[in-house]
Amino acid sequence: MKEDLTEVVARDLSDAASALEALRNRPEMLAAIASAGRLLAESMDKGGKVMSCGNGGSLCDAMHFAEEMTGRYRNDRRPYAAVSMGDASHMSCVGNDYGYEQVFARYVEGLGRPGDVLLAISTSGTSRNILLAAQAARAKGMKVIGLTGRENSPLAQASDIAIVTPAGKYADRVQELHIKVIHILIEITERLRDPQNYPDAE
Ligand SMILES: O=C(CO)[C@@H](O)[C@H](O)[C@H](O)[C@H](O)COP(=O)(O)O
Ligand SMILES: [Zn+2]
Repeated sequence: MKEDLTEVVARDLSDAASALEALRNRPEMLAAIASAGRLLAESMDKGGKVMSCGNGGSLCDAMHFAEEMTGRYRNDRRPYAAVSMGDASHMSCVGNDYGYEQVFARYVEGLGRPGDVLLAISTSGTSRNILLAAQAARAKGMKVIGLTGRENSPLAQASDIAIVTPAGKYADRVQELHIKVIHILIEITERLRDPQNYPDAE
């Protein structure tokens, strides 16, 4: 008997909706996301920048985040200072010569300045290159926003602000919540820095 694929689709959408609702019902996480957005806006107001990193799908999320900061999100506005650490030539040089663990830490050591922010994304919260980037950022006097799917993971513990989305069995569900969080972070940054784009706000 053939599987009803529309059932597969419906089940997955329901599961995703439940995960979003679970995040919505965690007041401490809503507060953490709001604080992280405020940190980003305040850093940029003072001339700081945000650097973002992740592996695999989370690197795509880190790039998505940075391009909507430098480029645009919903409406026209000035560009914001953001850079994702996904440059292939840097990754291949540092991966080859210093080891993959160092690819993001070395980027942070080269470009990070006190007052900048690192957005470190890891669904497991255990990827060594992300943890070393967080350490390098703190050593530079940067603040670390950790976006992960595991409470008490090494990344959550190494972050100034830990945003922990509900953990599903697989990384994909965590990543779906992460992209939601990323869009909210950008919206909060815009609301604080360019409120004219949000005429509905008080
Ligand atoms: O996108 C996915 C899974 O949805 C994968 O590419 C995933 O990002 C990779 O396995 C990563 O290496 C996982 O690393 P992390 O999120 O645990 O730090
Ligand atoms: Zn987007």
